[in-house]
Amino acid sequence: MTISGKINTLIWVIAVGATTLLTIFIGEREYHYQRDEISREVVTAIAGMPQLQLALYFNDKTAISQNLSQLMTLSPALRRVRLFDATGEEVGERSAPWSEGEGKPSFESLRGEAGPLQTTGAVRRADVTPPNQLLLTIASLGERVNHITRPISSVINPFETGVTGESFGLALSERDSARSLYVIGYLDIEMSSVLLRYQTLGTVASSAAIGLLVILFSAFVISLITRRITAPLGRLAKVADDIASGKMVEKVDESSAGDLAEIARVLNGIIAGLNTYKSQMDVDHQLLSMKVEERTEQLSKRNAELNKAVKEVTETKDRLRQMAYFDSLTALPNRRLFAEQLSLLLRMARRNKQPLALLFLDLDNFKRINDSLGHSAGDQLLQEVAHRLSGCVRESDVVAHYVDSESRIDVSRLGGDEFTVVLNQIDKPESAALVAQRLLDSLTTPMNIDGHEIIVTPSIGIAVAPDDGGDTEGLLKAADTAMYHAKKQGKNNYLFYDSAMGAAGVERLRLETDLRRAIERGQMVLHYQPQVDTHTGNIIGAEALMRWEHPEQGLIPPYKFIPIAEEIGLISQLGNWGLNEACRQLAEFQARGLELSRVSVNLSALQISPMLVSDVESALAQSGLDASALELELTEGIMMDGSQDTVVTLQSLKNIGVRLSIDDFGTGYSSLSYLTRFPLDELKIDRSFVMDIGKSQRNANLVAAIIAMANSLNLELVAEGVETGSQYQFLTEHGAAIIQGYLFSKPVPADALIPMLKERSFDDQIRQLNRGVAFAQR
Ligand SMILES: Nc1nc2c(ncn2[C@@H]2O[C@H](COP(=O)(O)O[C@H]3[C@@H](O)[C@H](n4cnc5c(=O)[nH]c(N)nc54)O[C@@H]3COP(=O)(O)O)[C@@H](O)[C@H]2O)c(=O)[nH]1
Repeated sequence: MTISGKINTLIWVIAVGATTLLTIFIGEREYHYQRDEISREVVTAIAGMPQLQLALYFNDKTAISQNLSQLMTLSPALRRVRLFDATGEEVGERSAPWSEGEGKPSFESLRGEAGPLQTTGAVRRADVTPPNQLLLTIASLGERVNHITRPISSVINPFETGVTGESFGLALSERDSARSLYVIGYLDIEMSSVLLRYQTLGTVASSAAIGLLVILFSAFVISLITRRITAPLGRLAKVADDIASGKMVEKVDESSAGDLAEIARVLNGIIAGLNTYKSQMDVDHQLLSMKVEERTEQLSKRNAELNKAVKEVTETKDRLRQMAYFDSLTALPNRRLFAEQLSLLLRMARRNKQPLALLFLDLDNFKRINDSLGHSAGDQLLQEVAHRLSGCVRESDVVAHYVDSESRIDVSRLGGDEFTVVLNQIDKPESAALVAQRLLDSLTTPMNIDGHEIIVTPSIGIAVAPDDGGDTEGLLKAADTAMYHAKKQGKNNYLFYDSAMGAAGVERLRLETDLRRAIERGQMVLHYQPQVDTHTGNIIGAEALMRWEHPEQGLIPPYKFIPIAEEIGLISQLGNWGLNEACRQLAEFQARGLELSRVSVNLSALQISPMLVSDVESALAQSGLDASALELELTEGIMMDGSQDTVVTLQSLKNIGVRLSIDDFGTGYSSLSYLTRFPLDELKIDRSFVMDIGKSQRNANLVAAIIAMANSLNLELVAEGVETGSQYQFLTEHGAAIIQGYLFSKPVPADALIPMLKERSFDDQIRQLNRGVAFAQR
């Protein structure tokens, strides 16, 4: 509430209170006035009623009644009038109809001490009698009743006897009759307070109305004044309220007088301070909002990036796990998962003392299908096989195949066409035979691959732990051995492992199988051994020598696998790969500007066929290599064959432009006629002769003769297997200019050859070697 409002309210309360009190006061006064007025009127009326004295003296009831009735008409507030004689005895009464029957107080209570002194004979003198006596009584219904008793004076002593009506009248008419000396009786007037107040209503109402008007007027005037006084204060209070509620407020007028101006100045100071503070706050808030927005944006960006990274990491992890543990083609567990989980299963089997069977399955003739229908068909076939194998292994066969939540290894693919089936916790080994038969039956059902109806037969080896092997490696080897024996026995078969089965033959068989897949698995590599021109110190050529990077056995040398490849009919494929790879590599070296003019590739006798020519042409065409940069090393065996086909083939090769070299010259064959029959370019002295140079003069002479023969036949000569300075000295002294051997370098991978492919890279070494020759000659 505003200050003026508060002041106005206070004034209103005071004014209304004062008016109410005043009205009550006026009402009370009017009430008493009315009562006294009636009393006075009665006194006046009595004074004007000498007949009442007569009636009293003579106790004339009728006259008394008439007089009392007359008195009752004086005021509507009169309830009753009662008349007493001088002794206080009631002699008459008149009542208003509504008060008839009401109780009446005794004369003594009405007059109290003011009553007659005695009841007989004594005269109360009017001039010493208390004039009026007031008594309040409560009538029925709680109404307050005013009793006023008045003595009635008379000129006749009421106790005087013998007074006649005439003498009484005479006394009244005498000159002094107005001086009433004796109290002849008493009159009690009863007045209703309710009616008396009713009579005052008009006066009270009008005074209340006037009071109200005065209040209204005063309130109006006062409110105008207070408003005028408090308006500046109110404005300041509102400003203070606005400040308190944080509103932006204008400066206040300081022109008011006195304290208000001081308050206004203080408020303006506060407003100025607040405005500065608020502006600062606004700027800070804006900056903060911008910062928060920026940070929120950065955070959500970071969050998104983080989520993305987490997702990518999870995906990568899943992918890596999938790649690390599952075969990408069939989605079956791969060798790694198989090995890890089998080792766990074996431990469990040992603990539970229950046998575990491992079925090793290899498809018969898969390579043939792969070669004839292509890799895509081969892949489809493997997928179908995986599907069928998984379908064959029922829950009942593998009681607990979940080693962990997602590694089910009942069927795994170890690689190529090799699969394994683990039968965990079997009741007896024979149960494995039932599953093996089921696998055979399932796989031999024809399958449709690329529109071809194909029947695949597997060979299955079964090994049972712990009897056939207690660990993964042992059990796998046993199952593998059993599988090869099954294959040997005619394929499409299963066999339990038997300790009598020879492991050596199995080893060879395994190598054969692995070799068949070595090319497609990218396990074959070529190493290069430089052939050094001792006149220039340059590498004039390099012999490509094949190596097999076996995943389990490491780097396998050619003497271990070339004969197997020849035996199992794989040499053409292998040789062809070597031919293409050597051409591709040299072409790449030359493209990079490296100093290497030719590469020599070994040919197996079994490669010599009309097909070879087109293979060579194709290798040259694909690599873009010049034919003269390719040298083919032929063994003496090829030359000795002497068939027309071989001659034609070699002639055709020569016609293309490739160089032909006779390798291992002098090893076992006596006929030298082929040297002139074939279009040869080079002759390589076998390293066995070189090694033997220092052993006997005969050997040395033989080497010298071979060199001389090559020179006379105009064949380039390469001495291979040169390991020592003395061998070098002997060879170079006798005219061998091109040296190949550990003395300069062992066969090395292509990357390692590169640093040697620069001009005169062996110059220093040769100079040193030559110095050694000169020193020896001295
Ligand atoms: N049909 C194919 N046959 C090939 C191919 N690659 C190799 N071969 C045949 O394997 C034979 C053995 O080759 P390798 O084990 O690589 O041995 C070669 C050299 O390492 C070795 N040599 C060379 N210098 C020395 C030496 O100073 N000391 C030493 N102890 N050995 C040395 O000689 C082999 C090269 O001989 P050659 O081929 O006669 O030049 C190999 O002889 C081939 O028959 C192939 O791709 N296809």
